[in-house]
Amino acid sequence: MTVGLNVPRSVQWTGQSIILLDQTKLPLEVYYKELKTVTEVWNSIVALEVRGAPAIGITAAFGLVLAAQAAKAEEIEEFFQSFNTAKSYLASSRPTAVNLFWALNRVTAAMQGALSVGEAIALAEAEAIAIQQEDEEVCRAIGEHALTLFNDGDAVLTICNAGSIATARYGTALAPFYVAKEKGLNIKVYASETRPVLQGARLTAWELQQAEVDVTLITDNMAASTIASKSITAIIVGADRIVANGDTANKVGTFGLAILAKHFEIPFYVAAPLSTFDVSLQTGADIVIEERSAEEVTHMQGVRTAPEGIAVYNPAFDVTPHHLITGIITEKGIIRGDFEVEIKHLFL
Ligand SMILES: CSC[C@H]1O[C@H](OP(=O)(O)O)[C@H](O)[C@@H]1O
Repeated sequence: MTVGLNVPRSVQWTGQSIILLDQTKLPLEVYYKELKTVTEVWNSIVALEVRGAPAIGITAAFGLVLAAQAAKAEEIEEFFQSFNTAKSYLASSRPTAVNLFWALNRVTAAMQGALSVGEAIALAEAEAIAIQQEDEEVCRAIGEHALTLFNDGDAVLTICNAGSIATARYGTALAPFYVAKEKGLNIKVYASETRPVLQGARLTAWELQQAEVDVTLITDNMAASTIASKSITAIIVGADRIVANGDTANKVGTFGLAILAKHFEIPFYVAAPLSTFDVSLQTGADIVIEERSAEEVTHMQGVRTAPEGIAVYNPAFDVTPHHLITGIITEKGIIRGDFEVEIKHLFL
């Protein structure tokens, strides 16, 4: 049985709309909403109704198809003017996950050379569908490669949600746990709750529980004592953007876990598809880190937990320097050592 498949897809294309699993409602409600316009797609990405680098890219790709279908232009030039406006709008939703831009550019590239509006729309839709289908295969491959790093009975710590609902299926950091379950192996997962949006508590805990994977929830400040007291053997995380030297942007809190891994002398792995690499940037200092609203920090489920008017710093991501990363697991295998050389070879 392919474990994890009982976890619902977060994004489904109907041919004229997107059926989205609204991740802000989880774990209390499995609620789907239908997106029919580019504006609705933009709002869902910004509001984290869909989140997770690959899932954002897939959703944005179908958002472009909605834009193409709505363009209603007779002339191809007028069509692409309208289309490119929609592409720029979708690109403005969130700045850090490179998958968003990779998917928008890939759909656009697929349409080049279209001789009619109808042909352009068909090419856009075919490419968006291909992106989603490929991502599922890619994540499965990441899971297979990642599983070679773990043994039955290991205890592994992760942060945020780099799971099935953050991708087309399986996830990246969580993929090895699904594959392990399929193979009858039991890896004990410790999921860090991941303040302030609680992707770990709300999404990873829920996802792995649905798949009957052994998962224990901890708060973020328990990481160090959990590694020490629960004999954590490794840490595995997802990524939003990996640059040419291997520096990696991921959910805020990841950098701290990498430092803990160094202290405890346990491996720290990043799991990500090639679509999460951005070799146009040389180091992590070049990555734009999204800063989100103060309310995400000062409120919990709408209830204020901090004083009115308090200053808030709310970066959604941080950057882990490559020297703290043991290996990067992609669909092509595991890269280690001189990441700059290894990454260059990945994109030759
Ligand atoms: C495979 S998901 C990758 C990545 O995206 C998440 O961020 P967000 O929940 O803000 O979209 C998190 O950093 C995951 O590790």
